[in-house]
Amino acid sequence: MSGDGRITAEARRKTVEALTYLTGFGNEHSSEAVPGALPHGRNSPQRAPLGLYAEQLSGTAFTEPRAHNRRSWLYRIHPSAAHPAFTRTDNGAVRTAPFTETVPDPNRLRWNPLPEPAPGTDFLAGLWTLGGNGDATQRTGMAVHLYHANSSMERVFSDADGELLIVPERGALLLRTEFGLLHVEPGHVALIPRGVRFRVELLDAESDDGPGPTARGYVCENYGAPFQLPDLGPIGANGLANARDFRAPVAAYEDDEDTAGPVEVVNKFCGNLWTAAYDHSPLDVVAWHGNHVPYAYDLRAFNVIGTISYDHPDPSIFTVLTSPSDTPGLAGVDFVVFAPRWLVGEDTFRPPYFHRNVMSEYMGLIEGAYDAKAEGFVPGGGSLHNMMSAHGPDRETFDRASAAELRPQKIDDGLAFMFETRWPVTATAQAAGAEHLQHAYDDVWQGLQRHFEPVRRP
Ligand SMILES: O=C(O)Cc1cc(O)ccc1O
Ligand SMILES: [Fe+2]
Repeated sequence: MSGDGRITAEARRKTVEALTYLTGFGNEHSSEAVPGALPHGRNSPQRAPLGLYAEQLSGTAFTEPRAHNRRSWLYRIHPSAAHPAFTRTDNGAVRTAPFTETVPDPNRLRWNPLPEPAPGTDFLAGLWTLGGNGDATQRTGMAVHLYHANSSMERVFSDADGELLIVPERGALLLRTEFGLLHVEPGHVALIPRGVRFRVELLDAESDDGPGPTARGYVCENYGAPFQLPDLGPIGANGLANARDFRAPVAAYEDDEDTAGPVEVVNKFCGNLWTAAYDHSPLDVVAWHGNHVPYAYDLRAFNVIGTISYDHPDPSIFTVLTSPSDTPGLAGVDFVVFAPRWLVGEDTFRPPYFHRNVMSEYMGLIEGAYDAKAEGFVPGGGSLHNMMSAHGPDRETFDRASAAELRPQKIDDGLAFMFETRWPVTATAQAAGAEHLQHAYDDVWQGLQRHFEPVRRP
């Protein structure tokens, strides 16, 4: 901490080095930053230990089936209820479903990365909505956002509209949440559950002398059922994202003396940002237990399964997390990763096939290149292939892969991902009109030669 109460870059790095985690997915975790802070045997003793306030945070309805039920009990210095009124504040570049600024577009769309943010842009100010579907007030659908930031948040944010899956592409982040701290870097993802307060601090992008390089990434805001691990079916008891590789924070709290002056708390509620000045930090949870918790996952831990005989499997085999909808097998949104893997398929066109899909696909690139696109799909950029829009390998990829000698081949030069959703994604006006929208994307499929010969040559 520096003299004015600001956290120094050095202090932040030391904090990260000392971090420990709980492991597992969907566990009934428990953690206390001060011994004895967690009550035993009950959630609401007449007086909670150490003079703390007990509070339940429900991420699912009280009555949802046990397998889906998400809630946590928090033991905090000040009750969350003790706050002044929220007032509306500028939504910045954040938009929320229903998305009605443009008409849904059947065209294939692709964007370059966001331009550089203005100095002093924190994660929230740099959150820029590309589009989405559903209706946040109905708790259905999802939004695709990008972020770019060159300044750590001093304010605290929470999203009542959905959970936030943060996918860093540039710059490591320290997420200070009500449940404790998570460190993520490009190649990791972090999930902040609905309603959980947090602050995003930048690790690489900041020195004590001022702002440094930009931190960037993608965010899937999921208005629907919380992400869960997909069922494995015939794959068996192990594989894809293994539960033990997920990290949850241990309890860590900010006490009154850690905060100099009022703390701005911004709440996203039914599409608008609301702000209030608290006289204490809402990150004041000394102990907690439950399963509605933030978590992080290193995508490189993903156990990639694919063919060892022939044909290109559907990318559902790469699902990390899925948010089920009311119809079994039909996800509100799937989070899918294209992680390093071997390709060995015999007599097989190995890159992604040409296809039209009832699902809508937003793809982003964390690093390197993607095996369906030779050019133009770049880290920090993204593509949108809406319901039934025809897409697949670009011309160069098609020509190369059709002629390639089919030796075992390791794909390890990139990390791409997909938010795949059952509803079409409608772009925001800012995304449809963005300078960084590529105008000649269709051309990547131009020049695919006719090879048809109705009469087979002898
Ligand atoms: O369009 C894409 O690149 C994503 C994708 C990848 C794949 O391997 C098969 C189908 C698919 O939609
Ligand atoms: Fe696709």
